[in-house]
Amino acid sequence: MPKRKLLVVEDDAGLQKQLRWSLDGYDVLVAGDRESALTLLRRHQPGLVTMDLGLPPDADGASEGLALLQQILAGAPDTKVIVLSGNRDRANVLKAITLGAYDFHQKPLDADLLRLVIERAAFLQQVQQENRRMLQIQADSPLAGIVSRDPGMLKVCRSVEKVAGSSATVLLLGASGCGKELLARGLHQLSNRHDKRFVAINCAAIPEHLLESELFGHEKGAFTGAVRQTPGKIELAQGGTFFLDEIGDMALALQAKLLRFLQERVIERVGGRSEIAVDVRIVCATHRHLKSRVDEGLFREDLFYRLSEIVLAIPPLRERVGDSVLLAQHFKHRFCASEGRTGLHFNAEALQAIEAHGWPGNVREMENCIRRAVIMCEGSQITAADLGLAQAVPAEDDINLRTARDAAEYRVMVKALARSGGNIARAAEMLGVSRPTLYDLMNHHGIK
Ligand SMILES: Nc1ncnc2c1ncn2[C@@H]1O[C@H](COP(=O)(O)OP(=O)(O)OP(=O)(O)O)[C@@H](O)[C@H]1O
Repeated sequence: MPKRKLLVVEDDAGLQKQLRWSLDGYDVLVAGDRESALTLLRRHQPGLVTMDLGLPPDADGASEGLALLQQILAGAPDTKVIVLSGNRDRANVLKAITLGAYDFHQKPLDADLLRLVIERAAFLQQVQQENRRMLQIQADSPLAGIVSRDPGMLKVCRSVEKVAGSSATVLLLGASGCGKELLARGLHQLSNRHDKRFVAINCAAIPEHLLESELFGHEKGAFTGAVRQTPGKIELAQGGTFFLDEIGDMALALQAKLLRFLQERVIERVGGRSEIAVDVRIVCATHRHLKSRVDEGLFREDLFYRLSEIVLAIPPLRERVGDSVLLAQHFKHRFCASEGRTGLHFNAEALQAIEAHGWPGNVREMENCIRRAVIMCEGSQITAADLGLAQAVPAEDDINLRTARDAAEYRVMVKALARSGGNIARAAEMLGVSRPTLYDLMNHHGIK
């Protein structure tokens, strides 16, 4: 293993020799003044420095040493600087420590003690460097935007990393707002198609009669209003990734056409006669239980198997251990920055409420809830009331959390539906969930 580099900044030739000799376990570089020290630092980037504060031209003062210390730490904040001081230097040593020096050692040198101090510093520097490297790798990863420490969710991320390089069709299963599109985008970024387009379409958001031409495009005059030839979304994703969200909601007739595309990899625009070859990676998602849709005759079995080459099930937020508070803090930082608010934090009861809440609208509900609270809250504390969440402690007679959550969920849903006059879209918006989620919740609670 190569020796670790250590820079000795010392103008006394005798001490230079002594330090070289006692620190022979290190690759020692020696500088006699600030300029030559900076040159060696730039060239060798040593993680460890021992330094005399009295350097020429101010050998009797500390101005050169302190200035060098600041320059070292500004360029490489993890560098561990150990100040070698005389016993009259106390004030300057304190100043150096305040400026960020790691430690000090009093002359005359005690070689064993100094080696011990340097060893400790070397260990700390190595750990810090390793952490920084890990964070950098994480920040550079296309999945960096996914905040989670839940083992189930992390497993899904690892699977995305594994399958990204293949051309297999991927089906993402998970409730509304749990991050399906975010993962699909991450998968695209990790694939070798990342320099081509990622095109997404939500099958539930587009009326059935328009979806076909959205997907496959149309020729001029194909139907009333088709005034010009328009390529479809699949074609626009040529070479890239095509993300079909809420595939479970696609009508049967269109499912047949999609299956044909998956088998033959050619499309025909509506009203067109020629076949166009398209090379895209397909990623699909749904919040529905697709197998039950197959059993009910609402989803083609052959398409189901075709899409299920790789299936990744994303856990809902309520099942992710520790993630709700982690995400809440993440969104608070983000929205504080974008809204120009500083010093805002959750109080204890808000954090308890965040943990206890069921988050039926998953991460999207959380994101909306925190944005609202950051904008609306007065003072420096975000309370449970700012979040619009009930206090976490359930009543004595209602100690079961699931029952309490169900009851709270039912109450706010009824309230939102009442306030919106039965308008589902408005009620869903108030609740911070998508329409399909609200429909699912209404079914769950038997609300018609
Ligand atoms: N783990 C996460 N970390 C950070 N942000 C997240 C995470 N999961 C989701 N988000 C954010 O939450 C919002 C909803 O995520 P996304 O649109 O990917 O969910 P979805 O499952 O595709 O929803 P839907 O089924 O309703 O389309 C997005 O703004 C996304 O960036």
